[in-house]
Amino acid sequence: MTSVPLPPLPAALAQYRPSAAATLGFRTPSSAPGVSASSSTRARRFSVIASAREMPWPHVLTVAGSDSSAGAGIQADIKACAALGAYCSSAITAVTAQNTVGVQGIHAVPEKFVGEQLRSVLSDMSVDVVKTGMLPSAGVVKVLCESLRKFPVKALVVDPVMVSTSGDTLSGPSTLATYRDELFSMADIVTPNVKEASKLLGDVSLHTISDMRNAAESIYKLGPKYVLVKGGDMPDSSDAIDVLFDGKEFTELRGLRIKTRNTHGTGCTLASCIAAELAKGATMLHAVQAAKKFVESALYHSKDLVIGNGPQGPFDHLFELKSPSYKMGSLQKFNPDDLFLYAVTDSGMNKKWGRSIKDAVKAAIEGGATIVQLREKDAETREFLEAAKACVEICKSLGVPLLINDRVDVALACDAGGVHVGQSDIPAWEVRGLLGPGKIIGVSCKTLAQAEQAWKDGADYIGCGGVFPTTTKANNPTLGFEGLRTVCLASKLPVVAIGGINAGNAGSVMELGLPNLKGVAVVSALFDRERVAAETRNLRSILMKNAHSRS
Ligand SMILES: Cc1ncc(COP(=O)(O)OP(=O)(O)O)c(N)n1
Ligand SMILES: Cc1nc(C(=O)O)sc1CCOP(=O)(O)O
Ligand SMILES: [Mg+2]
Repeated sequence: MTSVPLPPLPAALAQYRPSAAATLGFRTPSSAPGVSASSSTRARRFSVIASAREMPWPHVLTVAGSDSSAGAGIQADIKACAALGAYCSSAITAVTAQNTVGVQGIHAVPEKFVGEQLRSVLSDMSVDVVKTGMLPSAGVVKVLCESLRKFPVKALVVDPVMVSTSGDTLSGPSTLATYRDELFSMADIVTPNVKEASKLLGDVSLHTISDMRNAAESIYKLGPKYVLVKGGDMPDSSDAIDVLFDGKEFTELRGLRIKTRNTHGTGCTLASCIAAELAKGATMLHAVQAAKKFVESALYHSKDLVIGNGPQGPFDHLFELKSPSYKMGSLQKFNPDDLFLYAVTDSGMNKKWGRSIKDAVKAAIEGGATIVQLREKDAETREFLEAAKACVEICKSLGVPLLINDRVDVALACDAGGVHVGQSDIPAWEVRGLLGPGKIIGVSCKTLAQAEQAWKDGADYIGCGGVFPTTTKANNPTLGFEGLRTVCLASKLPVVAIGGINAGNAGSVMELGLPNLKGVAVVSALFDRERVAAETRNLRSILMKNAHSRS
């Protein structure tokens, strides 16, 4: 592996990082398909086709109904895929007249013409994933199955839409039977909500997580590789728990239950996001997790929007276009590269050297810290909050995220960028519930199981240590390089190493070149020193010399 130091860019400059555009699936103008399609020369045409091959665009084909209110159906699918950087073509199975009150009419597209649309797209464009929504007749399901046999794709996502969220029936019993008999065995994932799961299984009643598990197992027997039973409609819980089953293991995925009337189209959107992530190359678990996060964030950002007079409104799939971070040029609330040089404060040390928390933070950022955590174990709450507010101002103006250690209340009160919690603090999923989807959450993890749980709980990164012995945190077990390696290899989240790291050993940590390891978090080597800015600068240059090329 080549050793190329890549200094992390401030968030505001992320728009200039070429990989950011690629991550988002955007094309540069010169490689966009059809840019020179009007050229009459064959050579020019070939160059266009060649460049399209070099830079494929993740492609989802949605086979679904049109929703005139544009909250669900193909309109939702196209918006969701676009938001996640995938191209979305469509084969329309029905045209519905609907609004925020309900469905007023359905006009099915002739089965033969659904087949024609499928042939047009599948014979020409390289489709990665097909996603299904409303399939209004058994005939349409059969046409789809035939098309997929003729034009195989990488994955099939089946959202078994049967009843609209307003309660209107969208496909009848004979369609259900064809789903079960023909389509499910071709599907990579089937995503029923509890009502649909119940219908698919002959109106069994589903009230508990254990019922959802049983339903997932029964639907799995009908042939799909994965089943996701969505628990959003289950009563009596502040969390929306979905159950994913792969034939062997059940994974419970917890999400926030956002209070809003704008939930029309959540099922279509979730399935489209799964399809988009699969088209981009994600594993199924990652795709489902990313899809849940997207829907949760979209609902959260749209909770107070008003469109229409009925009980159920649409939400904004393109909410990120409105966010301040987008306007600043970065679409991400959290850039894992920010973990490169993580400065963690300590009031005892700063007092010892006669400086305020605010001055310590300023100096660390001046020296090149890329993220800051206020870890003030002994501070009085009021004093801590005042200092935190001042640090938030400084960090916001300099484009560096500021996290608060342990104290969710302080983070909320000062509008910090996020919170870091450990295994004995408030669980990450509860922190997510309190902070909402837009904040950064870090979790300390020493084992594979803890790292897996942090990911399931919706954390953004993990802190792993102690890499070396430390006197800053009492009774902290030392994991060494092997412990760090084990966690990094298994982690689905970016990792920052912590514990006893200083200018003398930081290079050896970065040199390990471990997957997911994005940087080091340091307390005493920065703050138990006289010149914080100089120490930070020195550490940063050591890290940069030893950093492996990072993806
Ligand atoms: C980046 C980072 N990693 C780990 C920790 C430790 O958190 P925790 O285990 O909760 O211990 P305390 O810091 O609260 O003593 C951290 N703070 N930051
Ligand atoms: C706060 C903290 N957490 C650790 C963990 O292993 O999770 S080690 C640690 C203290 C790190 O301080 P220093 O850089 O001075 O060693
Ligand atoms: Mg803690």
